[in-house]
Amino acid sequence: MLYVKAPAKINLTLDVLYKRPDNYHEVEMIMTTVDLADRIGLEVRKDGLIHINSSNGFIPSDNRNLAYQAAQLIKDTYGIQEGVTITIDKEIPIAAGLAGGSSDAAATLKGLNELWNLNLSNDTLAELGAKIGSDVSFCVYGGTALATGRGEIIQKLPAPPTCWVVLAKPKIGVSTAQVYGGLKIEEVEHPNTKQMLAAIDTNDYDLMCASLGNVLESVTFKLHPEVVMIKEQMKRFGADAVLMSGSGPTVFGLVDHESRLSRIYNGLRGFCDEVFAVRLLGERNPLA
Ligand SMILES: C[C@@](CO)(OP(=O)(O)O)[C@H](O)COP(=O)(O)OP(=O)(O)OC[C@H]1O[C@@H](n2ccc(N)nc2=O)[C@H](O)[C@@H]1O
Ligand SMILES: Nc1ncnc2c1ncn2[C@@H]1O[C@H](COP(=O)(O)OP(=O)(O)O)[C@@H](O)[C@H]1O
Repeated sequence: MLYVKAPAKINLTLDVLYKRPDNYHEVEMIMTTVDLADRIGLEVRKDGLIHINSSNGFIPSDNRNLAYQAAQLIKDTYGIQEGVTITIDKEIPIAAGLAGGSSDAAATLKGLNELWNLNLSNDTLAELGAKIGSDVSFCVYGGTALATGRGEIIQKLPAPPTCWVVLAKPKIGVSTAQVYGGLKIEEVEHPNTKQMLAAIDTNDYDLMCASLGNVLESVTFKLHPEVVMIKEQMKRFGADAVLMSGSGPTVFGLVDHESRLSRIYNGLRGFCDEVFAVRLLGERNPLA
């Protein structure tokens, strides 16, 4: 069995520029992976079938599963006769704005590339991934990146300033399509993407905190007012800056000192079942 780690992402910025004729939205977002991950196990099977194995009853086990779609795409594109059993140990909350399904798909692409000796580059895997979903390309590379287009055009960035991240997911799932559909672009306050790029470039934690922004908050806050409450609580418990990730409903808070982490973590546990204290992946100044 080959195991591949499938980490969650958060959006440090998420801007929508306009709605495209193909009904997707042209975005500009800065994403980074965090140390909260699903584990994907891959085992070749001779009968040619794709089989999903997961103890989590809330994800589909048929071709609606994004990891299934990734395996099918590799098989079809490269004429692979063998099948695969995909075991998904789910840690990332589902329909949370953390790209759990997309990351499972990306990990499946990377793992099958190895198992079937295809020698495909990350660029090729990312191109394949874009056929499955807009966030899959980013998940193939991981780390930190500026994503444009519908999210599939990836420019790698240096790691952001080192910090801790508290993730809190209220007990609701959010439909990404519904949130994009409810967006009124002319009414939103756009994040300052250039300023976030400068914060990352100069390793400026305070500037990073000041530059967080997500236009989709306006939509999800109206649909689910409890997300606003979680954001306020996180701030009150001592986070330096807070933002909703992706289409939500997960809210994340940043702190640069571990000493303040437990107060925020424990405080949030009173409001949400799913709370995590994690680090960014690929830090540039690893903490001792
Ligand atoms: C909002 C974001 C931010 O990172 O993440 P999540 O909240 O899902 O994690 C992404 O843009 C989500 O990407 P992903 O979840 O892969 O979306 P897709 O499967 O490609 O699309 C789902 C639906 O969202 C809408 N959509 C998605 C991407 C985009 N740029 N414009 C859109 O309008 C479309 O209605 C599409 O049918
Ligand atoms: N491997 C998977 N893990 C999680 N969800 C999946 C997976 N495959 C398909 N899905 C479906 O994708 C939808 C979005 O899930 P997810 O990727 O967790 O959230 P988000 O798009 O908000 O980051 C869910 O409704 C779920 O049914």
